Amino acid sequence: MTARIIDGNALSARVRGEIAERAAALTARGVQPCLAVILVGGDPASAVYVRNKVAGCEKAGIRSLRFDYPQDASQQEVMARLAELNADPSVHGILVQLPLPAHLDETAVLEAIDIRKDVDGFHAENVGLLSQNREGFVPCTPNGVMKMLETAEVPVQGAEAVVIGRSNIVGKPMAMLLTNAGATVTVCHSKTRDLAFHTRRADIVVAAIGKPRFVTGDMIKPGATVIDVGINRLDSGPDAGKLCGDVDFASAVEVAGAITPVPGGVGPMTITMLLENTVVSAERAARDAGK
Ligand SMILES: Nc1nc(=O)c2c([nH]1)NC[C@@H]1CN(c3ccc(C(=O)N[C@@H](CCC(=O)O)C(=O)O)cc3)C=[N+]21
Repeated sequence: MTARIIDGNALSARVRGEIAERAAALTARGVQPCLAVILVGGDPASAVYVRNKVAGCEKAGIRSLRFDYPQDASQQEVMARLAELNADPSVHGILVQLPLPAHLDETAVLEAIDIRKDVDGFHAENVGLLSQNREGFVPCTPNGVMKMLETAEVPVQGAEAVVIGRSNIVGKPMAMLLTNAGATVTVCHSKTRDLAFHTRRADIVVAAIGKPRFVTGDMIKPGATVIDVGINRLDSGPDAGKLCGDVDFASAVEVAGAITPVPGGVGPMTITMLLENTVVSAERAARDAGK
């Protein structure tokens, strides 16, 4: 038996169609959704992601603004831009591409974004709203994972879920969303003593570690759902240059009941949820303006 593949590209295409319709309806009411993206420095991977985000906007009828700063940009420059974008009513979403160069204060930058435009959901206030299961913005990657579980009809309520990774952008909000949806959640990380003990009990495993092919088939309970959040570029071995996840797909696919591939899994859904959050923000702005 091999696992069912949860196709992130196919699901993205469908959801992006719905997003485009909502964007068109808003534009017809005089409120075209608009996302501003700030990129500091010339990291090639970041440049690719930003290009994909801007292209995704274009296709969905969302206006995008791109601000590129050199590697040595100052904190003040970035903060001044954020103040301007916060004050601009035609801008509904603001995204600062991470990671930022080390000399910039990332927390201060993220906290400077108006929470109503924080489509990444990284502002501490949105994190707090999520932890209380209240309306705000949910970080795109874990939000996309929930959408994949939902459309794949994976039962979450009452399920044993194991999240591997405790980052602010994936692991922690993922654990929060699964908890809010009624799963029994265990968060594992680099200090966990016996990772396989935990993963072998799980009905749902979410791998967000950042280590290529780290989770192997022998760590998975037969029939479990495996969600691979990792994006790693292999730099040696027979697959050098290829993209792979945190899950060893070849062995896991033989044991799991359902699994997401890399590429073509969680990655495209991350961008889809960014577009959705931008449209949601514009819908809220239109409502508040009485349009
Ligand atoms: N403020 C901020 N928000 C983010 O959401 C954010 C960020 N910073 N920094 C970097 C990470 C990474 N990220 C990805 C988005 C899409 C794919 C994606 O579409 N991947 C394709 C493959 C792309 C390729 O070929 O390289 C796939 O998995 O099929 C991957 C990674 C968003 N991030």
